[in-house]
Amino acid sequence: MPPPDARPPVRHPDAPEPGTLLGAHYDQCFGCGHEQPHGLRLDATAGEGVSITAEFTVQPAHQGAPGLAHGGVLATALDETLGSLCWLLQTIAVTGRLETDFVRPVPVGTVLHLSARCTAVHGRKIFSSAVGRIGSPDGPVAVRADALFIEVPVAHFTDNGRDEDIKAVMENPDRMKVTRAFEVNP
Ligand SMILES: CCCCCCCCCC(=O)SCCNC(=O)CCNC(=O)[C@H](O)C(C)(C)COP(=O)(O)OP(=O)(O)OC[C@H]1O[C@@H](n2cnc3c(N)ncnc32)[C@H](O)[C@@H]1OP(=O)(O)O
Repeated sequence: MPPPDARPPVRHPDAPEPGTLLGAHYDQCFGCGHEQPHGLRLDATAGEGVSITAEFTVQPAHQGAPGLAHGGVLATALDETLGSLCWLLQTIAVTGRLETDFVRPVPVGTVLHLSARCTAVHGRKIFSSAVGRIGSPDGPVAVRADALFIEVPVAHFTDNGRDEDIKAVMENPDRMKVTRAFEVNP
């Protein structure tokens, strides 16, 4: 829960307009990357205020039980949608805590409609919530999450990421869209 002196989130003046399809923040991302063959290829769209909507279709590669999505994959979808709020805050942050409720089983072939909103900011801490619905934006709730993201410097990635992947992005910054969008030098 945000502390009492947390402030409401503020949409950054340079945030993408509501309705903008955000695209992958990194082409190898398991959540959104289009070069990641078994990933979720989640498509997120900027909403009003500090909110996001997103969709992904559960593929056979995402199964846990026969014909049903793996819970970790669903948590990834929530994590990725919540992380996409960074586009609207124009902040680089990572997931510190992700609390997930699995409400309904999600069959393979389902289009999961996700929505996320930032609820509060306190220093480096970003509080947010998300929900995933089956079949349509008004469909039955399948998953919910509350999250705490922590703002980090670019060094979080350059100091900790595997060298060959960091090098590949430095050689071609277009592989990582946020390096252009936020004008940071990887
Ligand atoms: C536009 C871009 C789109 C991006 C989409 C990406 C979606 C996917 C996002 C991810 O999955 S990111 C990958 C998964 N996450 C990680 O790998 C993070 C691993 N953890 C860390 O690197 C560090 O633990 C972390 C950076 C989160 C925090 O370490 P720090 O040393 O920077 O901070 P510190 O430990 O001093 O904590 C700062 C504050 O946050 C609080 N905090 C940190 N982790 C917490 C936690 N887990 N639960 C509750 N509070 C936490 C901590 O108590 C403290 O509160 P106070 O300021 O009030 O003292």
